[in-house]
Amino acid sequence: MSDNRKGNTMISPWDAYNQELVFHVRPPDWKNPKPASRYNLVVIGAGTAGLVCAAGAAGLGAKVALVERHLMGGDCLNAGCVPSKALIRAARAAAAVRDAGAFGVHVPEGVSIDFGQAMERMRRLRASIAPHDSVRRFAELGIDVFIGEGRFVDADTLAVAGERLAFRKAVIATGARASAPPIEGLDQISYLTNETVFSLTELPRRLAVIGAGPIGCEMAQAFARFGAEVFLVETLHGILPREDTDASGIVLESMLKDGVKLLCCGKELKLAKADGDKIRLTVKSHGKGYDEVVDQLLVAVGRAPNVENLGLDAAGVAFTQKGVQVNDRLQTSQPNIFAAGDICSPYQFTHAADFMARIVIRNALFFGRAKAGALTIPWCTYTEPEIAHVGLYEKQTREQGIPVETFTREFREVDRAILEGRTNGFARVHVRKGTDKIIGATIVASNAGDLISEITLAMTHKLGLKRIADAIHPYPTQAESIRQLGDAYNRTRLTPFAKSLFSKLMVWRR
Ligand SMILES: Cc1cc2nc3c(=O)[nH]c(=O)nc-3n(C[C@H](O)[C@H](O)[C@H](O)COP(=O)(O)OP(=O)(O)OC[C@H]3O[C@@H](n4cnc5c(N)ncnc54)[C@H](O)[C@@H]3O)c2cc1C
Ligand SMILES: NC(=O)c1ccc[n+]([C@@H]2O[C@H](COP(=O)([O-])OP(=O)(O)OC[C@H]3O[C@@H](n4cnc5c(N)ncnc54)[C@H](O)[C@@H]3O)[C@@H](O)[C@H]2O)c1
Repeated sequence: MSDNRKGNTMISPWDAYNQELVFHVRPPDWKNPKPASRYNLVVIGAGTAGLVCAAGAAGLGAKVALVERHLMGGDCLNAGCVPSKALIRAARAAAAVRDAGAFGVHVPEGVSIDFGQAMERMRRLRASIAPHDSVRRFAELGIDVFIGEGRFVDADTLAVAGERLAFRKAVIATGARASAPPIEGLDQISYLTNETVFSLTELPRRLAVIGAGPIGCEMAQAFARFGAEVFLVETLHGILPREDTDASGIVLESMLKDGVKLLCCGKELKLAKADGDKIRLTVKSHGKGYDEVVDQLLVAVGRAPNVENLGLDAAGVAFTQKGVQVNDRLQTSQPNIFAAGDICSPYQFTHAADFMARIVIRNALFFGRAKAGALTIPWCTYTEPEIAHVGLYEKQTREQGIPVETFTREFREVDRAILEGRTNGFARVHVRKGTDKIIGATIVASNAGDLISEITLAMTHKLGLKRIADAIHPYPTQAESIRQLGDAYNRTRLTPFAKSLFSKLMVWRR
């Protein structure tokens, strides 16, 4: 881990909750087992991809070794999904109190937000989830757990902590870390990444966030809701550049309301040390120059794959700066070595790592022919409102020459959303023109991450919009919007000829 970052490590502060976390994911008294003569599967990296591979393979009777150099659970548990979502929940509570007046709930003056307590809650919850990914749990599953850095000696052997593990098959699941962009002055200052931001115990009064992707947006909004003055710097226009622009526009509006100052189309970004351990940030955004001194800076401009010191050359595994190269069966250039998760995928999500791992188990241990390309992978950014997406964006359908028809249901037309005061959002589905086959969907709603699963299920099992229209959804729910998209599709099937025929039939039957 680089020293050039504020805070110590992701396991600071050393309080009872972080001690409990470490007790589970890197027990200080752990003794590596004596290696078996040969393993069916050696797994390098105990993040989501590695844990799922190891547990799945061991459950099927394979002799498995799992090698982790830092903390079991990887990014998701320790420095990703889990701590970020705990923090976002606390920030939502703060915003709910702020907005309570709109519901006739008058909160007395003098309400304060205890950031330290919100972080402590996060550490407590993270520690409570940790047993699931713990060294002991995996050892009890019959897996040989090795704490240490794994390095290939050749295509059949991995070295770890002074031992050699001989294997028939191996899977590289070493994940990714925050990348450090070539920003002038970045190497001169201390800055936060996802590995250190969750170690904060005091709210920075002024925070700069570089990068308006999922990490930048989720954290910028949460910290603004806690009361920090947040500057969000982005090279491109707007936020979440991959998303449907109508969708990201709604989230941006909400973030601006929370007080986030967006400096997009950022140019000539420079960083320097300022007095009192602070950071000076200068940038041009939309032609205007900004010169701000901030207490902390969070860098969130994408991920760099953990390919270093792995002995990939010795094993004959091809890789680039984007990660380990795999075919659709997740096999590397060395046929008995596979890869799964962030190390080899553009879909850097926990659930994607999980399902890639399942593919590896089938293909590595059972001569399976499962393909990663066949997965339908949804994703969600947990801002308020959330943006969830599955399948193709409209822009991609144009690029690929797929003719589509788009149906959108605005939440201002959905009773439950009106009653909840959550009308800023929509559910949008693209179907292949002339059919009800769903090609892609975007949902913007407070609970979009939950709502998208209905569309994912439909796409996975090839159920069209017409079938969704046939399913009764409880009233009043926001999920009704998805059924209403089905109704909208059905209305397009009623041609003027069919309509006039029905009218005549009705007149005759009166
Ligand atoms: C702030 C943040 C928030 C996120 N939020 C979400 C979210 O809400 N939902 C979502 O789906 N995804 C989210 N993600 C992404 C998600 O965390 C990753 O996609 C997921 O953790 C990838 O799992 P993995 O197993 O591929 O890699 P990792 O979790 O990175 O695990 C890799 C493991 O390999 C170990 N390792 C590396 N090299 C070696 C070696 N040589 N020897 C031994 N061990 C090694 C590492 O120490 C690490 O434990 C978030 C990420 C971040 C940073
Ligand atoms: N809710 C979720 O599922 C979730 C949450 C957080 C992270 N993640 C995963 O982690 C990955 C990494 O997230 P991320 O937000 O770090 O990366 P990202 O690549 O998704 O976004 C980075 C952003 O930084 C901008 N950028 C790049 N260089 C810049 C520079 N020099 N100055 C200013 N802006 C710059 C890019 O234009 C982009 O908008 C995501 O792609 C996602 O797969 C998922």
